[in-house]
Order: sequence, then C-alpha cells, then structure tokens
Amino acid sequence: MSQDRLLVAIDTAELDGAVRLARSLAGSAGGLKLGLEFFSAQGPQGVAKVLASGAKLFLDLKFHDIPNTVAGAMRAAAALGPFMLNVHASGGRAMMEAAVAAAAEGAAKARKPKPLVLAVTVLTSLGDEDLSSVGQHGSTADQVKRLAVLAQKSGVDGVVCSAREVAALRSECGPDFKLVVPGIRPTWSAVQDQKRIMGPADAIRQGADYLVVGRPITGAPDPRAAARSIAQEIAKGADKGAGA
Ligand SMILES: O=C(O)c1cc(=O)[nH]c(=O)n1[C@@H]1O[C@H](COP(=O)(O)O)[C@@H](O)[C@H]1O
Repeated sequence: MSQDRLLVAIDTAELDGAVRLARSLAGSAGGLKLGLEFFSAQGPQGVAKVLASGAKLFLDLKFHDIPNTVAGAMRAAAALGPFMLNVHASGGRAMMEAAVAAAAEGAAKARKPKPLVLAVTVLTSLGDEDLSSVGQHGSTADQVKRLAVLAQKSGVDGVVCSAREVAALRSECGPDFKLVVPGIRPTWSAVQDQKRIMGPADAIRQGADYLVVGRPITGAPDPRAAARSIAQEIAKGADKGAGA
C-alpha cells in the first residue's frame, strides 16, 4: 500500500498534540517519526505514550559520538521498541558498527524486534556551499555517496539521504539497502529550511523506500487529508517508476 512508505515526522515538544496526531493519522501513514524536539521534551515516557497509539515508530535521535557512548544510547533507544533508529554516518565506521551491535542487544534484552539502523549522510537542509563552509570541498552528491558506501560496509541497514541522491545510491548499494528520504515537498507546500528537495512521486520514481514528511502534513489544516494526498502521489510514482 502506498501509505506504508510514508513516515510522518511529528516535530513538536507537546505530548498531547503528538498523541492526537498519531491517533488521527492511524491508517493514513506507514509510521511516525519522533525526533530530537519531542524526545528532549518528553523523553522515553513520551515515546511510550505515542507508541501506545499502535504506530510503527522511527525514533530519529541521530546519534553522533564516540562508539562506546553511541552504543549505550542505541541499547537504550532500541529497548523502547522503534522499528527504525539512526546515527550520523560521519561518526565513522567503528561508531556505526557499535551502533548496529548495540541496537540488536538492546532490542533482544527488552524482547522487542530488532530495529533497522540507518545512517544519516548529508542533511537535506545542506547544500554544496554549506559543506564547503565547514571545510568539506567537493559536491554534496559525492559526499553522500562516500558516506553511504562506508555505512553499508559498517553493517547498517540503509541511509537517510535526499531524493536527489537516491538513483545513484540505489545503483551503488543495491536493491536491499534502505533509502529513507526526507526533504519531500509536494507542489502545494512551502520549502522552509530544506534545500535538497523533491516531490513525493518523483522521489519514489528515483527508488526511495520510505519518504519522511513533516510540516507539509502536520502544519496542514487537515493533516489526515494531507497524508492521504501524499500517499496518492506515492502511488503515482510507484506506478510509473522503478520503485523500491
Ligand atoms: O534523519 C532525518 O529524519 C532527517 C534527515 C535529513 O537529512 N533531513 C531531515 O529533514 N530529517 C528529518 O526529517 C523531517 C523533515 O521534516 P519536514 O521538513 O517538516 O518535512 C524532520 O523531522 C528532520 O529532522
């Protein structure tokens, strides 16, 4: 089903608002994503309350630290029962390997299914000039590819990248490597702070597995209708393209 490939980012600090959205989006999206804003305000107890709505959860905490610290954080995060967790690929191979092992340990200890572990390549809010300003010269596309290849060697299940890199990563990393894509903007939505964007149908045509969409849905007058409209666009992309 096309909506299975849609993950809705619920970026809020408020518990009631998050639970309300989770309930109203049930059946209209494949899963929800809770990230740093929600986790910093509501912690693991808040995550458990959203999970109680029955949603599949991508817990987006983007860990980036020394391997031992990331391993400890991943163990704790996996015990909460998300279906997907992430780290920054730029933390390096040893950190990603530690994250993968710790996610499996944490889930097993809590008797939860092992989550997918993803590595964030280059944030979709960044472009070539931003990379260059932090001393990383060369194109964003090359940097994304370099990090995705390293991530795959480190044993993660897939990467977070923009839709613009999906086709290249699909051919580089193969059909089973998960490509999770934020920076999705339907024509009717505002770009906001995203830079490397694409519409839902085109992102799916490029070969994305999951699309992460936040404000175009959560900021819409009717979030459920907005999610359904994006699911229809996903269906169009899956009809015409190579799909995942
Ligand atoms: O890891 C992520 O989910 C992520 C990576 C990235 O490169 N870009 C990115 O936007 N995200 C997340 O995806 C969501 C996008 O939200 P909107 O821009 O509101 O659609 C946010 O929750 C971001 O934290």
